[in-house]
Amino acid sequence: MKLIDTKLDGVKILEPRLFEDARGFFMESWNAQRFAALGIDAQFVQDNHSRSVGPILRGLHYQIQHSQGKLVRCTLGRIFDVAVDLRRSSPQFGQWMGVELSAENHRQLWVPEGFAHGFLVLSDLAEVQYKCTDFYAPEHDRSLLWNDPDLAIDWPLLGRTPIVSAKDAAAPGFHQAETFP
Ligand SMILES: Cc1cn([C@H]2C[C@H](O)[C@@H](COP(=O)(O)OP(=O)(O)O[C@H]3O[C@H](C)C(=O)[C@H](O)[C@H]3O)O2)c(=O)[nH]c1=O
Repeated sequence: MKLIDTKLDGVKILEPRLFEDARGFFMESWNAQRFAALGIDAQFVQDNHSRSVGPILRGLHYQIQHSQGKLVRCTLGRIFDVAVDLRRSSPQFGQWMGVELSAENHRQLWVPEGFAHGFLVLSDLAEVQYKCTDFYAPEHDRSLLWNDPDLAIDWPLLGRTPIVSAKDAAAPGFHQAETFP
């Protein structure tokens, strides 16, 4: 398992060890001991799986209470996965990072509590699985506008207009959104 730092403190890219043979491959997608040894001491309580068809953009989402740490991977297709630091106490408050996760690169993104998360599908079809450190709490679910000019996230749109949910299209911008202490 290789750990790659990102420009956001705490947000990590993980490259699991792949065991390839004539049958295909095997990899451990999560191992508490190995991840703890890498400094990721997360207790996951919920596993999510979403499938997206077309240039879908899901997010940016977070829970203002019961904030969820997320370990994200793409098991079909390709996505551009994004995290935004929403912790007012952080020197990187309001900063974002993005990385391509795909079924080909097997990369994972660890997004700690206190961050908004979202992704843009880069392939015709994508399936994303992610473990969460707290349960879904709809009353605490919050959105952040994916194309807020103050965030200025450089989504690889390649001229396409992403398809977003009505909830995401109506999300508040960074300066209107609820944030963490
Ligand atoms: C997140 C979630 C949703 N739902 C139900 C609620 C809705 O009826 C339906 C679709 O929910 P939503 O439109 O919020 O799904 P996404 O747009 O994929 O939301 C996710 O998008 C970004 C990428 C995230 O990081 C979050 O985990 C999550 O908010 O699933 C549940 O039952 N449990 C859940 O944990």
